[in-house]
Amino acid sequence: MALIVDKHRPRSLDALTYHDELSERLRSLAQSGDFPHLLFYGPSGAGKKTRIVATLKELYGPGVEKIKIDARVFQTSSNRKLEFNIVASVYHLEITPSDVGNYDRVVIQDLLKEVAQTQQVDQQARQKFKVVVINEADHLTRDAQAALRRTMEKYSPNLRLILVGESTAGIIAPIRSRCLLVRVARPTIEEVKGVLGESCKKEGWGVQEGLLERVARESGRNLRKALLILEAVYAQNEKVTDNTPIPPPDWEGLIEQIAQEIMAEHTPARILQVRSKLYDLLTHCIPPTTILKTLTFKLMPLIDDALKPEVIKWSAFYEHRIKTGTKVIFHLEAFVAKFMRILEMYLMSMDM
Ligand SMILES: Nc1ncnc2c1ncn2[C@@H]1O[C@H](COP(=O)(O)OP(=O)(O)OP(=O)(O)O)[C@@H](O)[C@H]1O
Repeated sequence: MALIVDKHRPRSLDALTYHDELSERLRSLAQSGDFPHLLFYGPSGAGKKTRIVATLKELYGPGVEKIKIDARVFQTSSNRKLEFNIVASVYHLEITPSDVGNYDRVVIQDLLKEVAQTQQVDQQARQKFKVVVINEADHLTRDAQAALRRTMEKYSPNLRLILVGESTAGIIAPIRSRCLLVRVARPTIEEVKGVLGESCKKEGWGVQEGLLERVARESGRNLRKALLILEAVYAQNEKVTDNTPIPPPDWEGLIEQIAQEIMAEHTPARILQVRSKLYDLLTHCIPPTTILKTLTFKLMPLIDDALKPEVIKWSAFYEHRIKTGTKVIFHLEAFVAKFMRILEMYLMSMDM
């Protein structure tokens, strides 16, 4: 089942809501016959990606939406093999070079050269050039940026770049100056509410103004987050009203659950169960110190005041261990075990 963030994503410049002037500007660029390199920047969930795809569609037509994922292997100078995924239609490619960390230069250099040297496969293509979308461009290493700059100087006719990042700060001046800068600001609360309202109508959910207002604010004007929260509200409640509580973002919910489980039972078996959840959080890239702090925070209201200083002391202790050590999961688990022991001792002393 598709989520509404995907299902309701506008697929053309016409369908884009908010930042109308920007949509118009992108349209005239796409129709101008003189399409420049672009640098899209703005916060997460502001709608950069959506606008880029809509612009590509204006350039090439619906064929850009037929994408496949290409697994490629690149070779470093020390003969290391780099596996790398490319998302591509016949007209464009999308890459995230930061996936290969410090080897991003290899990908940039080899791939762009290859693209620049090949003609459009589709003889009927509306544009002679191919577009390469580069995600997280603001995280490219200096080496990769230098390679990118050389490519821009050398191969312009067959290649246009669309760089995407949160800000322009990490991008070297010679690249910035070769791009047209496109700022995609966060939508306003009203604009977020507008998008949420449209989604509600499409799903037949009815529009609860107060709820949409709260979701928009909770999301920090991140549209993706807002749509995910909205969908979670409807998934978790039979009947939704203006006062239905908004669920915490998933990972915090999971930590809340861990806190409850730790309180309910103090056994090695429980530590093991908790461990697998902690592991889950780590594999979802939640920073270990955030996990530890959030867990401590969630445990606080559940314990007696007398225990709090002790728990906080151990939390700080294991936070330090996490920062200096390697086996993160081990230290998180150790904190859980320590907490259980503190609690057990306390409960026993109460019984006496
Ligand atoms: N103009 C718009 N009108 C309605 N919905 C939109 C619009 N732009 C984006 N959205 C919705 O918001 C979601 C997030 O947008 P998008 O993925 O384009 O953000 P982004 O800025 O590229 O985020 P990130 O930098 O985190 O990848 C999309 O899935 C889409 O459903």
